[in-house]
Amino acid sequence: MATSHLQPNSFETRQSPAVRLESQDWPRVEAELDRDGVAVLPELLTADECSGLAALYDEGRGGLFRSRVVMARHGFGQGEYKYFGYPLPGLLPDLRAGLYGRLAAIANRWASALGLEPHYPPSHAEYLRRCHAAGQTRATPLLLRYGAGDYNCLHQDLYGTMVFPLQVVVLLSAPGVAFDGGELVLTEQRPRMQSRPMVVPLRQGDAAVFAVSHRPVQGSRGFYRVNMRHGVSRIRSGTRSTLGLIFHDAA
Ligand SMILES: O=C(O)CCC(=O)C(=O)O
Ligand SMILES: [Fe+2]
Repeated sequence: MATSHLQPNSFETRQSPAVRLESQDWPRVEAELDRDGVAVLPELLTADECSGLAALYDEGRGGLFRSRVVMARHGFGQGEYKYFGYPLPGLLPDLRAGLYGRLAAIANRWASALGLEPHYPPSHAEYLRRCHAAGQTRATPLLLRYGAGDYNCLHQDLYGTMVFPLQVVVLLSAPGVAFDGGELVLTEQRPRMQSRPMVVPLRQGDAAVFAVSHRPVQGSRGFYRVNMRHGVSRIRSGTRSTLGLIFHDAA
C-alpha cells in the first residue's frame, strides 16, 4: 500500500498508551479544564484496548473486581459497575499513574486558587501511600456497563476526606455503532446563579478529564468556587461501556 493511503493515526495507534498520553495537547487540555472544568483527550486508547478492557467485565477470574454495584438498588440510576481490586490489571496501573502525573500540577494550581495548600505530590504512588495512611485503601478504578434504557444520575465520586480534584472517564464503546444516546453530562453549580450544563462528545477510546466536585473559576474579584457533578443521559439502544479512573482510593 502506498504510504499516502495510511491513516494519519496508524502510527500512533501502535504506540503505547503512555506515549499517546504524553503526545496529548496538554496546553489546550489545561486551558479547557480552567475554562470549563472538563477537557477531552482524543484517542487515548485504541479500539483493541477498549474492547479488551470492556471484555474484562464478564471475566469471572477471581480477584479482578472487589465489588459489583447495581445502580438501581442505590438510587444511582440504572445500569451497573464493578470496582477493580488491587492489583489493577493490564495497562491500568501505568495509565492511572501517568494521568495523575500530568494532572497533579493542575490540581495544585486549583488548590492554591481556592486558598488551600497545594499538597498533591508529583507521583501517584506517593499520593496513594497518603490515601492508604488516611484509611482510604480500596481501589477506585471501575468498569461501567449500561444497556438500553440505563442512565447514571448526576453525582460526585467522593470516597473520604482525601480527594484528588480531577478524574477521567474513557469511552470503551463506539457511539452510533455499539450504542445510541448515553451522553456524558456535567453540571456546574455557581454561587447565586443558575447551573450550567455541559455535554461531552466522546468517540471510542477518547477520555474526558473533569472536576470531581469543586473547582476554581476566575471572577472579576479573584477566584470563586463552583460545584460540579457528572452523569450519563439515557442509553437509547445498545450497550455502552466505560472505564472510570479516580485517583484517590476509597475508605
Ligand atoms: O459512564 C460514564 O460516562 C460516567 C462514569 C462515571 O460516573 C465515573 O467513572 O465516575
Ligand atoms: Fe462518576
